Amino acid sequence: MDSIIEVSGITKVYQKRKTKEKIQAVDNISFQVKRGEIIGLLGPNGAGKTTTIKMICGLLKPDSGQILINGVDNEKHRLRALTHISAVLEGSRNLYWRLTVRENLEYFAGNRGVSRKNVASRVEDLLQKFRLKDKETELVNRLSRGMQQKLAIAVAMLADTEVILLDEPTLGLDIETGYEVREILKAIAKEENRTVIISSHDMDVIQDICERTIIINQGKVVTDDRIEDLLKLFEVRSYTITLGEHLNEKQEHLIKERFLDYQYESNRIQPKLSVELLKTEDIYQLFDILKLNETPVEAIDREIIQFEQVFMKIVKGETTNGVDQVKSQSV
Ligand SMILES: Nc1ncnc2c1ncn2[C@@H]1O[C@H](COP(=O)(O)OP(=O)(O)OP(=O)(O)O)[C@@H](O)[C@H]1O
Repeated sequence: MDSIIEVSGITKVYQKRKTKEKIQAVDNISFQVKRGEIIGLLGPNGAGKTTTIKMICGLLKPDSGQILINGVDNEKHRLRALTHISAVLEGSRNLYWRLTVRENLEYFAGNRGVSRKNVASRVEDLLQKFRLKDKETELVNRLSRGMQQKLAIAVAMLADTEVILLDEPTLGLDIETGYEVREILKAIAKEENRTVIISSHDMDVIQDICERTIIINQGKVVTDDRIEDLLKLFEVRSYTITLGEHLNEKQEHLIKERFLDYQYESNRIQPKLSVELLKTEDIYQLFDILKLNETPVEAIDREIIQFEQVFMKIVKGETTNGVDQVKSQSV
């Protein structure tokens, strides 16, 4: 079987206790995840990422729809389906706060079916890998949030489950620990046969680690694509051109008419012109307009679209079709 996770039409509505107001957290979401894939579940605050993760790992029941883990329905055959999954949810809830780092790893190793003869080597291996060796006798409630998060991920790695779900793994971590966790996640992602689903609103984490991203907004999947394909799809090249002289009115009018996001800073000795192009070749149209008045070009700077901008465009509902095409008429 190709897909290890098949999510079909799941929905979830919450009802606020006091006001009875209904909130559609997840609205008919479907996607599939292949074995060994590293998926990023991306979306703004309140998009429905955590609710989706909780439904996959059986902590919440969908109101409708179905989730198959390795072909097994996670509602009808919960335990059998969930043997394939480890999850780290927000707030390091999978740890015992009054046990030490080592005791947690040893306890959960037994609990997750690591054979007695393998426990010591597995625990030692994870202490090294997660750089927790010098903290092994420390109680969990004395650890920093970053250390707790590393331990929570280490615990999730104990059993060789095929799927690891990580909900906001770098949220609230300082820059250094966030970087370290990201490096650990990259290493996990490279391990063969692990399927990893990471939910985050940190674009760098998703771009750095994941091959494919599912973008959720207001409970719906708005994009499900490879990150490099998304970047290509939204490739709009931004150019800033420093001019030796000011544009005349006709030139300004033509540029405004033909280019996306035109900006002209004329209140400087060397005026700056910024335009967005869909195709590199479109720059020649601009040169033609500059030639109309022999306007000298002093410098050209190019900025390639970042994943963060792609995300913002998708969440705002822009598609490549929605972006006005540069008009092809010649000057
Ligand atoms: N237990 C709950 N009761 C009522 N509403 C809830 C509950 N849990 C989540 N919600 C609401 O459901 C929506 C989706 O929440 P969810 O936590 O799944 O989003 P998220 O994408 O994980 O957001 P964030 O990035 O902020 O964690 C939000 O509007 C949230 O306020």
